[in-house]
Amino acid sequence: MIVVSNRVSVPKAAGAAGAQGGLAVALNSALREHGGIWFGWSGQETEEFTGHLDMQRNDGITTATIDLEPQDIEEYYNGYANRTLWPLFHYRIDLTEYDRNFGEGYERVNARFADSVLPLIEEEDLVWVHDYHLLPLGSQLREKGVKNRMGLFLHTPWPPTRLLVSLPFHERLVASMLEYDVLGFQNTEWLESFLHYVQKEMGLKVNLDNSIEYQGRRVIARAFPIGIDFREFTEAAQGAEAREAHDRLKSSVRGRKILIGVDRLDYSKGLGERFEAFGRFLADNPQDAGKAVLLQIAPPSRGDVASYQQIREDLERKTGHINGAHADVAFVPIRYVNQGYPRAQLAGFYRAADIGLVTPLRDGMNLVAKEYIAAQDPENPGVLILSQFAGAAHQLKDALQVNPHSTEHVAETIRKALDMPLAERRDRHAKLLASVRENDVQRWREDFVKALVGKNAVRTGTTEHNEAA
Ligand SMILES: O=P(O)(O)OC[C@H]1O[C@H](O[C@H]2O[C@H](CO)[C@@H](O)[C@H](O)[C@H]2O)[C@H](O)[C@@H](O)[C@@H]1O
Ligand SMILES: O=c1ccn([C@@H]2O[C@H](COP(=O)(O)OP(=O)(O)O)[C@@H](O)[C@H]2O)c(=O)[nH]1
Repeated sequence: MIVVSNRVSVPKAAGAAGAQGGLAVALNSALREHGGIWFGWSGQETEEFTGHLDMQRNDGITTATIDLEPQDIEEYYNGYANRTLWPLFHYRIDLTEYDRNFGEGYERVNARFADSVLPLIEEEDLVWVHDYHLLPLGSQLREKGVKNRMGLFLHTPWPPTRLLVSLPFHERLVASMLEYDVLGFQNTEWLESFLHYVQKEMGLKVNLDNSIEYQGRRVIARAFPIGIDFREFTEAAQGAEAREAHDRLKSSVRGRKILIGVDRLDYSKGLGERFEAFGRFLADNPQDAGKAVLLQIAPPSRGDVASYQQIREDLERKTGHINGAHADVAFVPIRYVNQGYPRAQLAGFYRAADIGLVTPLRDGMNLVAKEYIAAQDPENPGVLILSQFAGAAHQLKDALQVNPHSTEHVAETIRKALDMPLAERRDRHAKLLASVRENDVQRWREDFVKALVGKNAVRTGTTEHNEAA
């Protein structure tokens, strides 16, 4: 199998620094199980693009990476991927920038990816492409004569048609996606939006099994909800590193209740709204002032993009404001940490926390929600507060689901979670844990690969059944 994603996170480096971003985490474990080559950008720049492939083998995974020119990074990664598609796909047309150079850079880098990965593809190989950075890669490979089965999995939401049509050349972009054999989405909501677009804007026929008739071929479109590596994560959660992290956090709060958030510093994650809701909770519950701490871990992300610099400034201001209003000489209510942690340590922090606060405004899945559940002590579990707009909300129905835009609703739900009786916490957690365990990353990979090899053997009910469960 040839896996292609924008960035390749070489396992050793990722382990040391804490792989941030669910895609890297998921692909590391999927490749470790299935084998194959992971191709993409090294994350490094080069003065002039040479197409040189740096092949490495680490921790059972073979990676092949290329370096990109500064102009490529600016126009393709910072530009079209993260200033055009990312905000648009997260329903933020107010932040979406349309610039002809971005579009050209995006096409150019996709062509560079196609040229560079081409020699690695052998007959019978499956090609599995990931995410919004590489939507036209499949069609570029087809133009170069690649006949292999190729699939695309989109880790982000897919926007409603009414938003997507604001993108110049939207039809060309979607038509290029139809060169893949399989198109995977995180849930039925994004899948339905995609099918709506191809029917209404392109006049294509969609069959009862959701396959799309396109130029004499059938393109499979389906929901494949991504999961965590449950076994690996729960093992890490029981290890010494997790225990130390747990004890360190617990002893530092001196008996106070802990709320935890873990997110890349991204406007889609709803951090500002979350801080305001916690501030509202403190203001509405003066008897609890000084008794609850919000630990927000927020490693910086995409720092060259202005909207990400802006969110960082906003959060610093909000934290200062809320802490100024509710701190005393020996205590601050929000611990806002701009650094990443290895997942073994995160597991210990999650387990120490009474509440997992996962309140994105829009999120493809959100693996942190699943990790929080997996890390809990089943005898005395914490409570997950989950945004109804995270992809994970389609599966994690027993979380306390909230509208992250409503400060009052989130503040009241924090109160409810803190007051929840042990029996109800256990009951909700047991159901959530079953869903997280069953719908793990292995199942996601197996289901996608089965659809890709064309055996039509995706396990019965994978999506709707699990969403109902
Ligand atoms: O590579 P970066 O620009 O630093 O961004 C990190 C990743 O962010 C996004 O992750 C998404 O994938 C997760 C796993 O499927 C999903 O749970 C989450 O909701 C998504 O936001 C992005 O889509 C990836 O391409 C980036 O690698
Ligand atoms: O300090 C950190 C922060 C996050 N993560 C990991 O990054 C992933 C984030 O994935 P998610 O799907 O929640 O969001 P994304 O960042 O992909 O949008 C999760 O596996 C986290 O455990 C990490 O390893 N260290």
